[in-house]
Amino acid sequence: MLQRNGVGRIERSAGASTSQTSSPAGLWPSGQRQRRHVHRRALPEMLDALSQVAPHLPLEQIAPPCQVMKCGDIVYRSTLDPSLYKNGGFDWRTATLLATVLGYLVLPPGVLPGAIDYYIKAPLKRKESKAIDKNDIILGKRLGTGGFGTVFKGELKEERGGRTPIIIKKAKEFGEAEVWMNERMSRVSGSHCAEFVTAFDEALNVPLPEGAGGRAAGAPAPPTWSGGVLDSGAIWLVWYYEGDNTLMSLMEKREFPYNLEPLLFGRELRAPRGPVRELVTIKETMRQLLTAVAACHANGIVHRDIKPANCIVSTRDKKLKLIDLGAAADLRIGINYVPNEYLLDPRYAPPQQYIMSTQTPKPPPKPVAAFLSPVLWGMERPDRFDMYSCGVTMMQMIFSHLRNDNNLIAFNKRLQELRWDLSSWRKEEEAKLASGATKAALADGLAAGFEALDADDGAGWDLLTRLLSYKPSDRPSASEALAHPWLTSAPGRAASMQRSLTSTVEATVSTAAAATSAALTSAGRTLGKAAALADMEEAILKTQQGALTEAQLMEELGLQEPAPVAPREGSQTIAWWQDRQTELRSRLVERREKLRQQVSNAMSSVRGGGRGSPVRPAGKGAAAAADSAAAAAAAAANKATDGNGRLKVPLILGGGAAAKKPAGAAANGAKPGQAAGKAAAAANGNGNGLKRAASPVAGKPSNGNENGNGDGNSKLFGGSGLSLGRLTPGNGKRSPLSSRDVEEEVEEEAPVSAKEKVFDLLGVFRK
Ligand SMILES: Nc1ncnc2c1ncn2[C@@H]1O[C@H](COP(=O)(O)OP(=O)(O)OP(=O)(O)O)[C@@H](O)[C@H]1O
Repeated sequence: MLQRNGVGRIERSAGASTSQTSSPAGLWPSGQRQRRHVHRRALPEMLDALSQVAPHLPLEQIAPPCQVMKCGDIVYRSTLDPSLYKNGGFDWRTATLLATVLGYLVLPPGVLPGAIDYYIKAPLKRKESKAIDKNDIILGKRLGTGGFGTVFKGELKEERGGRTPIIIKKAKEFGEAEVWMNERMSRVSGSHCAEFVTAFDEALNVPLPEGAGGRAAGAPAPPTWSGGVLDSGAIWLVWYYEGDNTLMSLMEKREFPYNLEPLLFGRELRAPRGPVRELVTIKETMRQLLTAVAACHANGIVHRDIKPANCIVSTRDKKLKLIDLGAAADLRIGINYVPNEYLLDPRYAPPQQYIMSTQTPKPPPKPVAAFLSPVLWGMERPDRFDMYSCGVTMMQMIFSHLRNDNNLIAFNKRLQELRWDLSSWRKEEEAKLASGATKAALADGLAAGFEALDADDGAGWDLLTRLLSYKPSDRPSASEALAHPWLTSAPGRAASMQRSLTSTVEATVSTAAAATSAALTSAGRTLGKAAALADMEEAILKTQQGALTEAQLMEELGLQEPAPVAPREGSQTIAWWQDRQTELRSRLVERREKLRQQVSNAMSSVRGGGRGSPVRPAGKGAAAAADSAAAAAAAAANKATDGNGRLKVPLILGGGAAAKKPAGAAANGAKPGQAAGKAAAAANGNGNGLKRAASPVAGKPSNGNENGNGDGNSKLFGGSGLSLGRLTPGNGKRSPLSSRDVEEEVEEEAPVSAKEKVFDLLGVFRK
C-alpha cells in the first residue's frame, strides 16, 4: 500500500514489505526493486497459463473436428457427416470471437504488442545498439544535477574518427528503470523521446586497445577514476544531443512563443505578430506534446513527470520530444510502478499524486495479471495522471505569469483551496481584474490568457478545464485531447483576439516576489526578514536564469527535505539489467578486439609492411608511448614518399579525409627527433583534454603525463578523455574534485579531433 509522506513523496507502508519476492506484474503494485527474474520466468509462466486455458477454448469453431482429432482413414471418413471433416473456413462466430480476443489484447496497455515488443523487437534492437563504455565517451560541461543524477554534455568517439555530441546522465537512482523506458520508447516509431544511444554501468570498463587511446601493456594503471559522490555506482545513460532548448527554457524568454517558431517550423511565421500567430505556435506545441504523450500511453508507459522542463525541442528533428523517463511506469509488466519512495513534481502532479488507486487488489499470477491489465487500465485510467500535467503545461503557455515557478506554486495552492475548481479560480481572477485589484502587468497577462481561451467558442477553456479536472476519469486521454476542437480548428477562427500572450519581465518579477513570500509564509518557515528576502531574490534570479532545478526549488521554499537516497542494492540485482550488462560486456569485448585488429593492421601498414611487432610495447608510460607515436609518425612520413605518393592513414585516425591530402608536403624534411618532440607534446596524455604544458623532449614525461589513461599516444588517437580528476603538479596524481571543480575543469576542455591531430603531425614534417 502507498502512503503519501510530505509533499509529493510516496512511501510504501510498513505493512508492505519491500523484501517481498513475488513481484506482481501488470497493473498491480509491484515492488520495483524485487523484480528479480521477472522476465526470465515470464515466458514459461505464460506458456503454463496458456496451456491451462487452451483446452477450454472453443477450437471446434476454428477447425472441423476431424482436423483436430483422429477420424480414421479416408474411406471411413467418407461415411461421416461432411461437416465433421470438410474445411468450412471461419464462421461468423469464430471470427467474432477471434476479433474480440485480438481487440482485447491490443487494448491499452497492449498485452499482445507488449509480448511482441519484449520477445521479438527488443532482442533485435539490442543487437543493433552500440556497445560502448566510458572509454568511448569524452565528458564535457555539466548541465545540471537533479535529485537522481548528474547530466553532462559530451562527445561519443566514433571508430572512424568523428565525434558525435551526446548527453550523458549518471543516474544514482532509478537508472535501470530509465534505461528500460528509453529502450522501450526507442522501439516505437515516430521518435517521441530524445534519441537514446545506450546505457552501461559505471563499473563496466573494457579499455580501448593500445594505439587507439588505450593504455599500453605494462604501463602503470591510471588512478581509479572518481568524481566522488557524483558518480559512485552510477549508471551512465547516453542520448544523442537534441539541442539546447527545453520548452521551459524557451518559455522563460520574453519572445515566447515566437522563439519556438524556427525550432518547430524551420522558420519564423510570416503572419503579423499578435495573439493569432502566438496561438498557432502554442497549439502546435500542445499538439506535439500530446502526440508524444499519446505514444507513451499507447505503449503502456505513463511518464509521470510531464512538464515543460522535460520537453526538449529537438533541433535534429524540429519537433518536441520528451526526456527524463526516470519516473515513468511501464504498466504492461509493472516496471517502476510503485517505487518504495519517490519524488513527484508537485507543481505538475494531479491532486491524487498517484497513478492508480491504492486500493488496487493484490494481483493474481503474472500471466493472468498481464492478461487482465487492460481491464484495470480501463477502470483506473493511469494515463490521466499525465493529462493533468499536460493541462498545467498548457496553463503556463497561455498565462505568462505562470511561467514563473513561484507563481505556479501559488496558483496550485489556490486551486487546491478551491477544490480544484478551475472555474472558481477564473471567477476570482476576473473579479479582481474588474475591481482593479490586480497589478497592471499581471492583469494584462491574465486578460490575454482568458481571451485566447475564449476564442474558438471557448474551445481552449473547455480543453483546459477538462485536462485539469479533479477526477482522472473526467480528463480526456491524450488521443481524445488531440481530437479536441481547440487543436483541430483553423487558426482563423481566433482572429478577433487583441491581446498578446508574451510575457513582460515586470509581471514575472513582481508577481514572483509576491508569490515567493506567500509560499515562504505558508510553508511556515521562520526565517528572519532579511534572510527571507535574500532567499526570495535568489529564487527569482535563478528562475529568471532558468537555473532552478526542482530539487533546489523544493528546498528553497522549504516544501520538503532534500531528495531521499533509496538503497541501490535491490535495483542492481534486477535480472534484466544484469543480463543486459553481461551481453553488453561481451559485445564490447568483441568490438574492442576488432578495433585492436584494425589498429594492429593500420600500424603495420604505417610502419612499412609489418616490420616486427605492429604495436610497439610501450610499457614506460606516456613518454614511451609518445616515442612510439613519433616513430609511427616518422614511419608514416617515410611511407608517404613511396609508391603513389599518398599517405596511408588508418581509418581510426580519420584516414578517409587525411588520405585525400597530398603527402608530398608531409614527406619533405621529416626529422624523427623533431617529430618525437612534437609527438611527445601531442602525447601529453592528461586524458581530460585540459591544455597543459608538456615537455618537448621526447621520452621525458611532463608533469601531467600520468594523468588520464597514462597513454602517451592517447592524444594521437583521441585519448580516453574521461579523466575528471585534478592533477596535482609534480606527482601526477589526482585528488578528488568537488562538483564545481568538475564543472570548471571540464568547461576548459577543447577537444581536438583525430583528423586535426593527424594534420598536427603532418605539420611537423612540413617544417
Ligand atoms: N537528449 C538531450 N539533448 C539535449 N539536452 C538534453 C537531453 N537530455 C537532457 N538534456 C538536458 O539535460 C537536462 C537534464 O536532463 P533530465 O531532466 O533528464 O535530468 P534530471 O537529472 O532528471 O534533471 P531534473 O531533476 O532537473 O529534472 C535537461 O533539462 C536538458 O536541458
